[in-house]
Amino acid sequence: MELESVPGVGAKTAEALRELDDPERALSEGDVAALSRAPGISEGRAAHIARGAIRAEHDDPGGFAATPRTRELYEAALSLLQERTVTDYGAKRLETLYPSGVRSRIDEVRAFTERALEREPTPAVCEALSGVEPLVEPGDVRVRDRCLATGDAETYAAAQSAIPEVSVELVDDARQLAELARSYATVVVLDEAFAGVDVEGDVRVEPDALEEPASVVPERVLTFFARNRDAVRAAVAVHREADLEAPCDLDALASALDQLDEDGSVRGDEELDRLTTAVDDLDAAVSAAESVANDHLRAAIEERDVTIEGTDLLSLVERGAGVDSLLDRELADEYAAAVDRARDHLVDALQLRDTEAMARRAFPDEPTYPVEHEERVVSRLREELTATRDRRATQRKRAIADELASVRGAAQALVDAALELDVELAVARFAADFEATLPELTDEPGFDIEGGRSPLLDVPFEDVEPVDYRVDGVTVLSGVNSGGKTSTLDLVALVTILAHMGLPVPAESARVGRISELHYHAKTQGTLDAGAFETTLRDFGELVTDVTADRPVLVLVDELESITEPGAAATIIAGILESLTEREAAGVFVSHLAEDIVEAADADLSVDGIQAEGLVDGELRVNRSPVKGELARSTPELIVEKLAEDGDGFYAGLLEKFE
Ligand SMILES: Nc1ncnc2c1ncn2[C@@H]1O[C@H](COP(=O)(O)OP(=O)(O)OP(=O)(O)O)[C@@H](O)[C@H]1O
Repeated sequence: MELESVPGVGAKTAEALRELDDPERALSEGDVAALSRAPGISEGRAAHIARGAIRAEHDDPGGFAATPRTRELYEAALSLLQERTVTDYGAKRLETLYPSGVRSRIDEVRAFTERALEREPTPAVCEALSGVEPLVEPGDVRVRDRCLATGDAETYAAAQSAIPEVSVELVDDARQLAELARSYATVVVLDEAFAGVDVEGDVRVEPDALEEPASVVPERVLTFFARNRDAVRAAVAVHREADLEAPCDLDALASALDQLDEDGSVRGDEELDRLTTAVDDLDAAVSAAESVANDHLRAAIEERDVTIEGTDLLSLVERGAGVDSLLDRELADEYAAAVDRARDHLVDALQLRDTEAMARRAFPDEPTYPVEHEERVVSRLREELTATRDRRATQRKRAIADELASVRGAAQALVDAALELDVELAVARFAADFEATLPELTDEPGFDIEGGRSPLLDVPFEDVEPVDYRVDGVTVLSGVNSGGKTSTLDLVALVTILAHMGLPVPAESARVGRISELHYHAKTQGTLDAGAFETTLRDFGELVTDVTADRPVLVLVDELESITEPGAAATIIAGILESLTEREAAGVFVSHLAEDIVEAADADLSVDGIQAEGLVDGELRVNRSPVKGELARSTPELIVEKLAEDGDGFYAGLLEKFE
């Protein structure tokens, strides 16, 4: 599929879409999630583009929603579905569903709907879905302690585009390489030619590095997963709760994710935690160890009576020897015990292993009081521990990055499937909430709705009375005031729109004749001036003459008489109805002038009626299902009838005039 041939895709959008792995597939499948991964394409825009692509794919000329009222009802239907999604993505994705007159498109969505109707939207799945969102590509990863080096201009350019996270440097010889090794902790050389060159520092010759970017920058995949960790976890939960088939081992993915912190660092590794704590607590542990030794030594000294020969004392004083010598001579064992305690404390507190011997040297054998650590040894210990910690972190990062890099595609598929499930569940919930069923879509004009209940009425859905209504050609719908004529047109329009979207309709059962356009004209408020009236008449003129067998339409019109005076209106409506009948179109014209219209028409017109079954406590009791071929009696007539029943001759006479 040529990208620019899709309606709504210009040169700039096409360029953005080319950044995707397989833009043609994303377009032809209407994959909003994939399309919105293109730079600068929002989900709303992606839905618009997908709609264009779907239309192109199915040769759909569009134009189904031919009037503002039809578009309003499409939007109302869409909102009912969108309210039932959990994710924003799901709501946008639903916008790719639109009413179409092309059977292949309708059938495609019907297949999706059939799948959707088997789904069960349990609270646990919905809860898990609330954490799912499309994965984002962290574009800002920068790694400064590593660089790539090459002597070849082409490799240089390839490296820059393959691994943009690190600097790429041009090197001609070993001297330049050595310079780089002094500036960076690690230099990855891309040219085989440098193999064997002896340079101090962490210099690796890896000619294949560009093929495995994760080995050079494990941060790439780690940041990706860290940034998207919650969404992937939620997608894992969705798969578990909904029992979806997973593209990878969910437990392995979950445990790899558990090892990542939000910032992409490694967690949950005991050895790394031990080393990190040792570095952090080193100073505190050293001074605590000193205190342990000194407390012990002080207590030992306090308990001891030191006896010293006079000559010895003299000799010590003459030599200028301090108390240390006395300590050495008289309290050597106590000192050794105190230092041992300090050493043990340090090793235990920091849980040292490889560096234990070094740590023990932090407290000297030569007696001093107070006992003091050797700063030089502690510094070396710090360096050693820090280096071991960093090595361990890098090693763990690499290992987790390797593990995650291999499931990156699967994670994407996992999230996409979860988001797609949200769309299916919205349809399932819509069907459950409104007791909707998939309609039969035929090539006969008209419709046959049984037990239709409009979710758009101003009464709670459970109070909506079911309506049965069948129309095969063109008919006038009469009815008592507030009997539900407009509501019936709304129901017919909604059912027709949903059926052409490939979705279930709120009815026990329904047959809908496939059409290319739905013309629903709502009631206009007040009489139109001459200009507006002429425009309306022209619209109907065009509509009537454009109807052909290969472009079938359904026309729904609510009280066209409101646009002009009653006499003229009846004549005009009669003329439109006759023309539509001749062209075998289907239509329902709601009117209070049914009798006048029939009279004005040359052909036989059918009239249906929403009948009042009587007055109960001054309130009309209405049969909401139009009765075929019966003109509805008016409300005034019913009231006169009621008064006549009460026995007054005047009303009986009046009633006769109605008949
Ligand atoms: N199927 C139904 N179930 C329950 N209530 C309904 C149903 N249809 C209509 N109603 C109620 O009747 C009210 C009037 O309906 P509607 O406006 O469709 O009547 P109408 O015949 O077009 O009125 P008008 O004579 O003013 O043109 C609605 O607002 C709704 O409250």
